[in-house]
This record gives sequence, C-alpha cells and structure tokens, in this order.
Amino acid sequence: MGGLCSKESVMDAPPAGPGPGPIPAQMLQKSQSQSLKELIALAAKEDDAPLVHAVISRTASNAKPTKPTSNNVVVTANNGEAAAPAATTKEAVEKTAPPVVVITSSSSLSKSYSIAGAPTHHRRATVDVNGGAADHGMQVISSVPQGFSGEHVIAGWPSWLTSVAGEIVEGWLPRRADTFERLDKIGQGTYSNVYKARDLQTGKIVALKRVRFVNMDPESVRFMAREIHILRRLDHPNVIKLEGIVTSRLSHSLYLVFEYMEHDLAGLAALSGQRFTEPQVKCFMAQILEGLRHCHARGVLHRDIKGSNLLIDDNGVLRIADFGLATFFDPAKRQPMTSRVVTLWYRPPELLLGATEYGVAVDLWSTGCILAELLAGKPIMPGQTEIEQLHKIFKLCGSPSEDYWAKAKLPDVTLFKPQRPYRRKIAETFKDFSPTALALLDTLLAIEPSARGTAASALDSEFFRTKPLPCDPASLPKYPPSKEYDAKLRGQEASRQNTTAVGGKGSASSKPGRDDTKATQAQDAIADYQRRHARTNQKSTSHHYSSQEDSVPGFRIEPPPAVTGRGPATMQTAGFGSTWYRNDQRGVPRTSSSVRASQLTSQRSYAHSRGTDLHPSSSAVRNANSRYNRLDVAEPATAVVRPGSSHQKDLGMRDTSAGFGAKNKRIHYSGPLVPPGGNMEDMLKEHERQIQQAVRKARVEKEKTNRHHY
Ligand SMILES: Nc1ncnc2c1ncn2[C@@H]1O[C@H](COP(=O)(O)OP(=O)(O)OP(=O)(O)O)[C@@H](O)[C@H]1O
Repeated sequence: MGGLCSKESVMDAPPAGPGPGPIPAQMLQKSQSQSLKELIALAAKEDDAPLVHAVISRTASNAKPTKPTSNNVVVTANNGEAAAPAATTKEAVEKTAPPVVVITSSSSLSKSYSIAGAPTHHRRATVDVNGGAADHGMQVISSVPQGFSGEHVIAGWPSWLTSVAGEIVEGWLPRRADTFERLDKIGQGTYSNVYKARDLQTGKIVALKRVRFVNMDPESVRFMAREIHILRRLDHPNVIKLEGIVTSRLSHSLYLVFEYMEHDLAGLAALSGQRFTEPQVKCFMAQILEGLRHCHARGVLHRDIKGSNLLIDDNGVLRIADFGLATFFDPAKRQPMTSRVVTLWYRPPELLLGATEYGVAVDLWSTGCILAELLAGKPIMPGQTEIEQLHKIFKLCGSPSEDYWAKAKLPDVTLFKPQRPYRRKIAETFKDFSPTALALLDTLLAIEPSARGTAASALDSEFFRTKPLPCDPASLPKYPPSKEYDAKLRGQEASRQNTTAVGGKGSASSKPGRDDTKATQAQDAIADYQRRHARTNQKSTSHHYSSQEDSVPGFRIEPPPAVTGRGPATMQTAGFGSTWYRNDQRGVPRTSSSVRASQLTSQRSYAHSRGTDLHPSSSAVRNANSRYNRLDVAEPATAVVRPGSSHQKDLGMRDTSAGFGAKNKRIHYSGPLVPPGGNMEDMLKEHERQIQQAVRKARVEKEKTNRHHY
C-alpha cells in the first residue's frame, strides 16, 4: 500500500465528499497504471495490510466512473479481506484461500480511489487490472459475502467496517499502520487515544486518533462511522480535517489521521499567567464562528463546543475538533435528537430542560460561554450537576419568561420552573467587558434559542467591526506546548512527586496522602468506565473499548518520553472546561492531596450519547440514564439535590418526601456516582451487571421492533 501510494498515485484532487465523485477526463488521461501482478506481489508481502489489490481502470478518457459491480471488477476475496484476481497471477492465487468472490470485468469502465491519508499530490491512484491487456470479459460472478460491496473488497477495507458502514470509506483507500511512526500519546478521549505520529511517506507530523473495537460490535462501528461521515462532509480552515484512515486488521481498530495541532484553547488558557487581549479574543472567536458557520451550513451540529475541542496550531489557526457528539440536522425537518449532549458548563438551558428538538442555537450558547470565559479568564458557569447548572444559568441569564414556559414542549418543565423569576444580570456581572462584547454575549446567551441568531449573524456583529479589531492569527504569541492533556499530565506528575516526597519523609501524613491518591484514581477509573458504558448503553450496544492499546502491529513504537512536568501544577484561573478545578462531580469530597492529584481534571464531554440520537424515551436511554449521572426517581436517594436544598428551593422544585418528584414522572438529577463510603469494587461489579441487563433489554426491544417492521 505504501508502494502503491508513492509509485502509482497520480491525481491530486481530494475527494469532494463522501464518494469519489466523477473523475474528470483529463485526470484519467494523466493516470498511470500499475500491473495487477505488481500489486498482488506487493500485497502478498504485507502481513497486516489493508490489502489493496486491484482497482479497475481503463484509460478510456471519457469513461464514466462506475461502482464496481458484478460484471466490471476483477477480484477474489478471502472473507472479504484478502483479494486476488482469479487466474491472473498464479502465485497470488496460491497464496490466498479459495476464492470467495470473483467479479468480472467486461466493459470499458474506470474507477479511481483516493488513498485515505495519502499526501494530497498523490491522493488518487488508478490501477490497470488487466495490465493493459485486451478487453475481454473475465471470470465468474459470485455473491459478495455479508452483503458488502465488491468495491470495498477491492479497496482493502476490513469487512467489519464495510459491512456496517461502507459508505463512509467510499472513494478512499486505507493507509497501513506501518506507514506511520508513532510518537507520544497526546490526548485521551472517552473512547479513543490520540497519538502524535510521523507520516513516513511525507515526513509530516500528524495526530492519530485510535478507535478500537472489541467484538466488532456493529452498533459501535456505526457510531464511530458517523463521526467519520460528518468529518468528510466538512472542509474548512477552521474545522479539523480528516486526512485519512488507517486500518489495522489484526488489532481491530481504526486510526483517524488528522493534521497535528499543537495547542487547544483550554490548554492555552491554562498557561500560567495567560490572559488574552481583546484582539486575541476576537481572533479566536471569529475563527470559532467561521468554523461553526461552515458546520451549520453543511447541516452539522457540533454539540460539544468547549475549549479542549478547539485546537490551535503554531500559526494561530483554530480548528473545531472532536465531532464525536456531532450530528446531521435539517432545520426544515422536525427530528427528535437527544438532549444529553454538550459538556455541562457549556450546555444550554433547553437541553438541560430536556429539549429534543433544537438546532444551531445549542452551539451558539456554548460559544457564548467561551466568549465570556476568554474575557473573564475563568469559566462563567461551572456547575457540578445539571440542576446546579440550570440554577447558575437562571441566576446569570434570568429565568425563562412565562411565554417560554407556556410554549415549551419540554418534559418536566413545571418541576424546573422557579417559583420566583430571576432577573438577567449579564451586564452587571461583566461590567468590565466592552459594550460590543457585552452585546454579543447577551445575544449568544439568550435563554430563548431563536434569539441567539446564527454564527453568521454573530460574525456580523459590532464586536468584530469595532476597534480594537481581531488580531491576525499569525501574530498570536508562540505558545509553549499547551494541551489540556499536557496540563493533566503535569498535574499528575506534580501529585506523584508530592506523594513521593511526603512518603519519603515517612511522615504520619504520608499514608492518607497515598490512600487519597489511590481513591482518586479509582474514582477516575470508575468515571471512565461509566463514561464508556453509558455511551455504550445508550446506544443499546455492548462494545468495550480496550485500554490495552500500546501494542499495535505495524507501528514503530518509540519509548514514551518521561513525564517531566513542564510546569508547576498550580491551580489555574482559566478553565475552558478542562483545567478549572471543581469539586468531585462523583460525589466524594476530595481531600487536599486528592485534589492535587487531579486538580487539572477535565470537564469531560457529556458521556451519555456518543452521537446516537436515540429518542430519550427509548429504553436504552432510560436504562443508561438511570445509572449514570442522572438518576431515575426509582433510584436510591443518592442525588445531590436533596429535599430542601437551596437549588431545589431556588428553582421551586416540588419538595416531595423522597426529594425526587412525583412517582412515575422521570426526573433526572445528577448525583454522586459513588455514594460516600461506597465500595469501589462492588460498585464496578454492580454497574457491570446493570449494563449487561440494560444491553440485553435493549437488544430484546430492538429485535421486537425489527420483527414488527418485517
Ligand atoms: N488533530 C489533533 N492534534 C493534536 N491533538 C489532538 C488532535 N485531535 C485530538 N487531539 C487531542 O486528543 C484529545 C482527545 O481527542 P478527541 O476530543 O477527538 O477524542 P474524544 O474521544 O472524542 O474525546 P472526548 O471524550 O473529550 O469527547 C483532544 O482533547 C486533544 O487534546
């Protein structure tokens, strides 16, 4: 594959969209070809390759690209993965298992593929199946196993991917893992690890986001597929670009190849002493809004705008990243979507109130939170729980009007409606902001979603047109490496050193220090576990992401650099959902040493719905939500909002005896996930049991629905 890229790639146009699109005649004429024999020989050498064997091409200048069908492609495949042209290259045939698919070529048709992740100047490759032989019909026709397209067999994508979500790789060829040299781990997401790597074909530094699947659960593959689908729909300087996909057949994982970004806004803000000037804030804001305008214009809602998802390169260019919670939407159609998206501090009131029909306004709210945070130097509404978040919103932005409550078709509205209205206090809270900044903030943080306008209208606001004007991205300071993840590592390292130092002295305090750290780590593990499974659950699936990710075939792995602690683990004033210390959301108050261990904890993406827009009433959602962060009425009284608590009173919530509202009415309150004194081990086991149960139930329901449909 590596050879294929460098030797045969001749066209430089990247694919226009998810599909390869028509190939201009002049491009075809320029194409070179490689004999199939060479290709097969090449592929036979690869052991963990995306086995690219043949892509048909005739050099007919006016050939219309056609999907390979049963009569125009020549390939044999072994379980859809290894393919060789039957009776074309004897050695190759001998090397493969008995042919499963044989598709024939009988007409002058061409096909061109993009090589996913290949450098732009050789993104397309065409290969002459017949090695220039005369045109004649070939071979037998057989069915494609598991119903996936012959085109994918040819392209070399693994069957577990193509059988579930073939459309996402349409027109692309996979890159193989050993064409990259993996360097440091640079980020960790809920379902992925992100590595810095060198593209050995170009020497370029890239980011590889590794998504691993165990058992190849189709739902989880589909889930990830949506992120890829969305990323391929987007093409804008302020949106992260998916440059390619690496498959690793043996390890059952995928790597998404992105351009490497040195910083994120959360990390930059956390740099010691970092305070942005107004021109700098305007520069970042303009880029965020430009990126969002593009996403929205392409029918994509991001649904997780926050500092750590806003990546910045060394030239000051900001790109919106992490489309894991993003979704397609059509403003003209009513489509229910999950309200369980957006990281808590950046989540708009309508989602907290359970709205399932929403639009671009959710991203604009988050953008408003970022604007205020950039100017204020700290997060403006760092709620610990959903109910507290709503309370903070009402206190700052005022409570919704009577009209809003009357019109809102929101579940549980009466329970959240405050007894007395709250006055809007944006102007008095941020009296130091410039009038134009205040005006924009006032719009973006409108309680009424439709009053937030659009990314385009925000870009048109006075804020960007009055002096001081936005600075040029290239004029931004050259920051030291600053990622949320780096800050977290620095915090962990400082904590470790602290613990060691204390322990070394053999002081009486050393033991509690160590224990606390351990407890924090256990809580973190639980939270991770819950995040992963909550997502899984909500999707009614049972996929598990493995943490054993460091032995990937095909990678040259360099020893990880020692964590040096590039900076002091001091608590920062700016947060961006990442470095702002908060009390432990999981309910166990932290002692000072455990705080030190994790003070740079992320405000993680909302974990419940890795993209899938399940209707909130679906049983999978119910099951998931009842256990993670949100507690059903029937759950034991571990919720943070207790009867008579100030939040409950302030919000005028019903003070039921249990504190969870009326029976049979689902109320979602965030609460500690681990009750004080709870046994971690037992908690984990219990969660595992509940998850299995939820998954089983969801499966049964799905099967029932399927039966009903057919
Ligand atoms: N292109 C990139 N260049 C550099 N670092 C990156 C890049 N993409 C992602 N990262 C780092 O990896 C982290 C995790 O990536 P990402 O947010 O895409 O994963 P995720 O699993 O969706 O995360 P989350 O659970 O926060 O939603 C990011 O916060 C960022 O620090």
